[in-house]
Amino acid sequence: METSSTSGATGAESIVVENLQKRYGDFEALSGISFSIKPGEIVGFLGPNGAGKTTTMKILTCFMSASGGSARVAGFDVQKDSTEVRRRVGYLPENVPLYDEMIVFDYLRFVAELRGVAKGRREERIRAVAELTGLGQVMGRTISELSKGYRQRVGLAQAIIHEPDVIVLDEPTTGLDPNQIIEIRDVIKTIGKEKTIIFSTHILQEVTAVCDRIIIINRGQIVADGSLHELEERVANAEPGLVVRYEGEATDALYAWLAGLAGVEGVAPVGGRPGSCTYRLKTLDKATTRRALLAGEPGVARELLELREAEPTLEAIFRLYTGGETEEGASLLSVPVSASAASVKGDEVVAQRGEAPVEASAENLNASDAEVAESMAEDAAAMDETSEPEEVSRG
Ligand SMILES: Nc1ncnc2c1ncn2[C@@H]1O[C@H](COP(=O)(O)OP(=O)(O)OP(=O)(O)O)[C@@H](O)[C@H]1O
Repeated sequence: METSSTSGATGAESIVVENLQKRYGDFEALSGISFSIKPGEIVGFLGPNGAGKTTTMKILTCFMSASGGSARVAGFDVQKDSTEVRRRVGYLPENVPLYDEMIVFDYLRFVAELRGVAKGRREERIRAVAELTGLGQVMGRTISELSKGYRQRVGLAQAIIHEPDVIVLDEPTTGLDPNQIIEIRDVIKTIGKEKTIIFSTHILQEVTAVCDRIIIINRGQIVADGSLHELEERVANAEPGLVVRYEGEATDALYAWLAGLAGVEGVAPVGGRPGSCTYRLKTLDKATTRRALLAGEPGVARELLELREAEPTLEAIFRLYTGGETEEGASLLSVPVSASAASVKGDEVVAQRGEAPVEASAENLNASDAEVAESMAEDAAAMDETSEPEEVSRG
């Protein structure tokens, strides 16, 4: 597979989006967005429900045409050179289009052929992606038997089997349990060591776990674009504060005392551990507030267990850039995932290859996968005529 550097690439960027627009009838889903992504970057495309993430990704992967503007992926225009783009892009759609009755190995071989992997390299590529995505144990299993986490791994495997330069992942961890989320994130980080990745999420923690950079989209417009550090700094400047933790339970007296301290403009309880209470203080004059805190006051002051600068939260970043608004008032639910959570054990049963093969066909896919199946068929038609045909789906 060629890389962008040997292709028709016209610049150093992996993705260049300029004034991209999309209308669904009268509704403007993308209002002229622009951004670019360099080779090797892992970019989180963050936004609430209905922000325009999937629409953007479908355009970047040639599943949908834009209403205006342009997008280049790996040096090729998505509109004019869609065949070239498809060769160089790997896509994990929101609903992974898997042939449920196929065996994992056969499915990957089928996709490898569709994506133009030379016959002599297919087994090697299947082995490589199986190792990378941790599919080794389930290669002989029927896809319908797989857990959601393993289905997602198969989805990732099919997205990278043809060694694309650019990988587009649409909400890759949605619907997974916390352990599966950690595992998929690890796979994404591993893939991202060599490839350019853009992935969408509405889970704020996701971006800190995986990304170099965040692009925030809201109501079809890019509202922020920068490294996590840059965005955090902007929030810290916009919402400066201190965090204090006292021994004992929260009381109205303590709250009132904190609210009245010099420099304090707001007080918010932020939970705490048993036997202590924690508050976030908004203050424009941290030095003055810090002195007042340390001076204490008879009657309300208790043992100060902790005093530190308030870290900007991702929620605050989002609030700052979107005004906290989401289409339909949907909240940005964050799913905190403990890095120490135990990892999921691999599926214990390892079926043998050679089970009844299932022919890959559009009928084997569910309705929501139809457009992807259609595109795969187009891929198949566009396959290099010189590549040797091979029967697919043999066990
Ligand atoms: N085929 C369509 N016809 C009409 N409107 C559409 C269509 N697809 C998407 N939309 C609308 O376009 C807007 C952007 O949708 P999109 O799926 O791109 O958002 P998203 O950011 O991916 O949201 P989510 O996080 O919920 O997947 C939404 O208001 C959506 O309702």
